Amino acid sequence: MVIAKERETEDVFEKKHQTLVSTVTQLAPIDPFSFFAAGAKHYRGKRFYWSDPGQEKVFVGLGIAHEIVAHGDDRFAKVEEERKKLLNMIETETDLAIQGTGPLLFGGFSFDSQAAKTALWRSFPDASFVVPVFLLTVTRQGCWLTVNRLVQAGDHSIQEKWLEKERESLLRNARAVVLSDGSAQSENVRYATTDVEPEAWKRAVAEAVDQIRNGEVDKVALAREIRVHATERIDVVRTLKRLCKQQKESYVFAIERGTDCFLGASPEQLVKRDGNKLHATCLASSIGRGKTAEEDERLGQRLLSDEKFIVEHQFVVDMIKSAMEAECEDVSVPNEPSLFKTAYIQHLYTPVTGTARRGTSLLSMVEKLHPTPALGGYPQDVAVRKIREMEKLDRGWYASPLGWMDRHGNGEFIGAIRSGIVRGNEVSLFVGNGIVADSDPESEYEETKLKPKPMLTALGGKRS
Ligand SMILES: C=C(O[C@@H]1C=C(C(=O)O)C=C[C@H]1O)C(=O)O
Repeated sequence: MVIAKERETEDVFEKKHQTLVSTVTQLAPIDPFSFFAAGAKHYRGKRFYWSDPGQEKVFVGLGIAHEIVAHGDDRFAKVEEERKKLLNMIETETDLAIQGTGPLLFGGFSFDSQAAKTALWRSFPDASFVVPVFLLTVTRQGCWLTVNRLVQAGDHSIQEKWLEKERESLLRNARAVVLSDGSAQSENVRYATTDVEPEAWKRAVAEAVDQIRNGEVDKVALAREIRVHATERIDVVRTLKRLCKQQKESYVFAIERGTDCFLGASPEQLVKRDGNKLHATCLASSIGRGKTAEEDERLGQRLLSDEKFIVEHQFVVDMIKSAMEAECEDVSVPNEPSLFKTAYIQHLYTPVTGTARRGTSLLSMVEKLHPTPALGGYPQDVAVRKIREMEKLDRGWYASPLGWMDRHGNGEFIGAIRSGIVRGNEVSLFVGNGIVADSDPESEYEETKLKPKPMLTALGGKRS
């Protein structure tokens, strides 16, 4: 049978009487968006999408074979503990060299487990990771489908038969789905956007500036919400498709929980682990793109030379560098930032690399780095407390670590910015800015207006 021929590996995890069996098969190329769409029938609320810049790795997950949920301040440690338990249950393993296949965990954390929670984020706990039932992995090398199943001792055959049928039907449906390129659709959709309490946000910025000048804190990133109301249900697949097309330098993601979907296109890598190599990114200070090449160049030069922008960026570099030095050998950081240009915004950018010491895991690095001064502030603990006090907002998973981990400890996390939570016809978008001693509330407000552009453009339709 074709499937038997395609089958390349079978990993088995034993859990008491349960076993997590993970089967990886290579497929003819398949469109990830069509696969995501084909999953709507049986897996709505349990789907995810991830692609990195340049589409080096694209993942689509459907269903939940295994879930790790954690609450409270020690959520990072709890997830790591559960992840290790899962790994220890490996009974047999035929190693497959393709990274990003097999029993991958995908999920994320909330920004601050101690912050007051609202109904907006009710479906997103402080930490949630899943091993999907079906994982589509698309890389430059090809296309793979992993099927993960938790089996009770003795009931292999029934589940396997069902899964085989389900797998065939998903692939058939995915190949039959013809999605438009997303550019011409939904032109009839109209949407209204509301800035939620902009004056209160500017007052919070002024208050933060006072506290910074008093020496209570050095930098605080303050966020605000923009509410979008559309005349019809937000089409997640088309929005994702457009984000990928329009935000090529960003990580595009969507994660469904219940009836809600958190999605966005974030340029902000938090940390990536590949073997024992760690890569982190400092991205902070923002300015728009020019309409002409000359204007774009002028704006970029201003970003590179303005004292406020440099100071704001340097907090991020200093913190990430020292966090990496605490866990890695051979930490390397360029002396000066360069420009990172996305479709509507340019940022100051400094990459940091290092070699992980023994005992340093991807999650221990995520915990150490989150939140960086780009998304939280400096010093870390004081800034998080200030955000809790000053922001009239439930950040939920906005600006939080979101990403994937494989069974070898490789993986990648981003800071989930340029994002929003979709609930039917409504989207709550979040935008933030780093506030320093020289910040001016009005210009910070103007700067934040650049940040919802990727999401608003991807939603399509017309603003009313
Ligand atoms: C907080 C956001 O962006 C962050 C803040 C930036 C800034 O203050 O200039 C720039 C990039 C991001 O690190 C956001 O987009 O919501």
